[in-house]
Amino acid sequence: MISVTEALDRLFALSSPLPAEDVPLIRASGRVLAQAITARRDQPPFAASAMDGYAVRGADLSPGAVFDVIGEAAAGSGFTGQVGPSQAVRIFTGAPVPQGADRVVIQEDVTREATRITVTGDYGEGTNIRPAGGDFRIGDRIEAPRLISPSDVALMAAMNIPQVPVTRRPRVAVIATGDELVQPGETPGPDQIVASNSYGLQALFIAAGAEVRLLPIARDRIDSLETIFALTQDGPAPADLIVTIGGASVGDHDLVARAAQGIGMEQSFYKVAMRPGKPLMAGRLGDAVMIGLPGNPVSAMVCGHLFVVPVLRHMLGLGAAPAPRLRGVLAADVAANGPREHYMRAHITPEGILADARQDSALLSVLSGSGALLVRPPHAPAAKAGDAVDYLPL
Ligand SMILES: Nc1nc2c(c(=O)[nH]1)N[C@H]1C(S)=C(S)[C@@H](COP(=O)(O)OP(=O)(O)OC[C@H]3O[C@@H](n4cnc5c(N)ncnc54)[C@H](O)[C@@H]3O)O[C@H]1N2
Ligand code: MOO
Repeated sequence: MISVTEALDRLFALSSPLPAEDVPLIRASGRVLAQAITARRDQPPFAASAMDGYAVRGADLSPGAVFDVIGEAAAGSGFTGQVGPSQAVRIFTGAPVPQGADRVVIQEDVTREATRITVTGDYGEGTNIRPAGGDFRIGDRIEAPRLISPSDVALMAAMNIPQVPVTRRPRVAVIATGDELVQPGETPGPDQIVASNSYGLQALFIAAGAEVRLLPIARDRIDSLETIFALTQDGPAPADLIVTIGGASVGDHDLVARAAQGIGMEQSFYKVAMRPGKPLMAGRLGDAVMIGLPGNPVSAMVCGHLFVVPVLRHMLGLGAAPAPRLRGVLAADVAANGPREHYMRAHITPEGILADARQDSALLSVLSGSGALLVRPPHAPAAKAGDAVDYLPL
């Protein structure tokens, strides 16, 4: 059995960043920027008023000073003349500051009669002017790689970037396996259950930026598995990553590795020193990476967080890094750990991280109620409330 770190390294060696494609700006949020973007303009492109008021020469400004209002500057239509001594231009937020003016007095600090204003308020020190290029200048860059946020989209729009180069989404084929499974909504037979982790994993992978195809359930027969595997390489968009669920252990009906090897899968590893998730398997099948997850629902989801999501991030160009861990303190004592790294379903409480009393890898209700996976290293001695520990937020 290899360690979690070793397994992850081998998965990163099997996978590589996908090519870039251009998408319209309105589709860019949540995608990964593949190449740096450079601003195509200065913002603001001119010195702009930050307030509604009057543009004047700062040198003329004093309490009680009087100005003649000679014109108006609005956002979208500036004043073309020059502001001279004791002259003011009515100005609105976002309008270009006219030539000659270097201050804007807000309208609350003046009184106006016809075309005259008198400074009556405490107009302060600020110019109320945003300098040209104060936000960004032509050539300023948004560096790649970067997960594009809604704020980034606003910035790109202001930079006048209508098309954005992003990494292609990884195409993931998810295959649930087992004679006992039916799809949600169907009526299970007496010995059957409803497929669950395939749906949880699909949601997890979509949230990580993948395009996911949930394939039909493969039955516990070599020919059924082969038929479903063939679908992953179908059509113009073959899968970059094939994720199977179940059939990974040592039972008579655990046929996934055998079926995959029969159609050319080159195995990289099988079995990882972790709990849950020991019978994890990975390899290459044609151009695709294949990850065989254990069937126990919690094991499959934990391996999805620990292995599949980092592989997806690697494919997206976000680097080869494990799922981020945080440091916390134990809310209650925990027992010594065995030889496998244990990812305990746990709760984040005001007192610290609290391992759930029930750690069976079949219990989705416990996983769903957990906010974290408490990480217990191999052979960790018993630990006390208040001890520092690593955990993965879920
Ligand atoms: N003799 C041994 N038995 C087992 C070992 C072992 O080392 N020696 N390992 C155990 C561990 S650990 C795990 S994890 C499981 C993994 O088994 P498989 O990957 O072969 O999974 P299955 O047998 O197909 O299923 C296990 C369990 O999960 C249910 N399942 C499967 N797929 C789904 C799905 N898509 N949605 C919901 N539930 C699913 C399945 O019905 C079984 O109950 O092996 C242990 N055994
Ligand atoms: O590794 Mo199994 O995943 O412990 O339940």
